[in-house]
Amino acid sequence: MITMDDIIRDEHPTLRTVAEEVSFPLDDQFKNLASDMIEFLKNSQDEEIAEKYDLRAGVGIAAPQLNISKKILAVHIPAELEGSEPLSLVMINPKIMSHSVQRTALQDGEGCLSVDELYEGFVPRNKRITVQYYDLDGQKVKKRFKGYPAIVIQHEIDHLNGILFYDHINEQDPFMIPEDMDIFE
Ligand SMILES: Cc1nc(NNC(=O)[C@H](CC2CCCC2)CN(O)CO)c(F)c(N2CCN3CCOC[C@@H]3C2)n1
Ligand code: NI
Repeated sequence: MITMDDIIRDEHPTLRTVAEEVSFPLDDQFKNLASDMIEFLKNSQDEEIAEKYDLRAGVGIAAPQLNISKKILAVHIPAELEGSEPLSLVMINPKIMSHSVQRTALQDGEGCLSVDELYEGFVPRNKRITVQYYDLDGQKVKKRFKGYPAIVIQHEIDHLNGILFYDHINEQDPFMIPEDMDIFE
């Protein structure tokens, strides 16, 4: 199982590297990695397991955080958060094809399992995104996301491009709210 010891931290060069596309047919090592990533997120959200293995809670994780520089990410958002149904998926070679002009930011800012320091401030994200990606069977998927899931997915896709959340925080005024941005409560 994945634990915090497997997660590399800021300053590790892999976190600032553009990850490689994955080729199909997907070999077993990546299928196993994908299920390990989802399992980690579920474990991290289970109070007992998280306590037992000292896991920081997460709703998303990207392969580069495990020092695997490949374009693979996993998201596992429980129902109560995402608003309606839970969202649990693995994206391979994801690409944001289009996005809204309107932006949004989480009211409490963002954190990252690979960043131990706290960086306060709003992280502007596109409010709506259309993502093209491949699923574990190699099927091409094109899906629209908005609000909370869209924020999580953008945080993870950033990791595949060597970008960390605090790169987006306005240094002059971390809590500034540009005209085209609202706050996601
Ligand atoms: C918002 C939030 N971020 C948590 N952690 N950070 C992460 O997930 C990082 C990725 C998120 C940071 C902002 C957007 C994406 C991990 N990242 O570094 C991966 O690249 C949480 F844990 C969390 N929740 C709410 C849901 N709750 C359900 C019950 O269990 C506890 C859980 C706590 N919400
Ligand atoms: Ni992160």
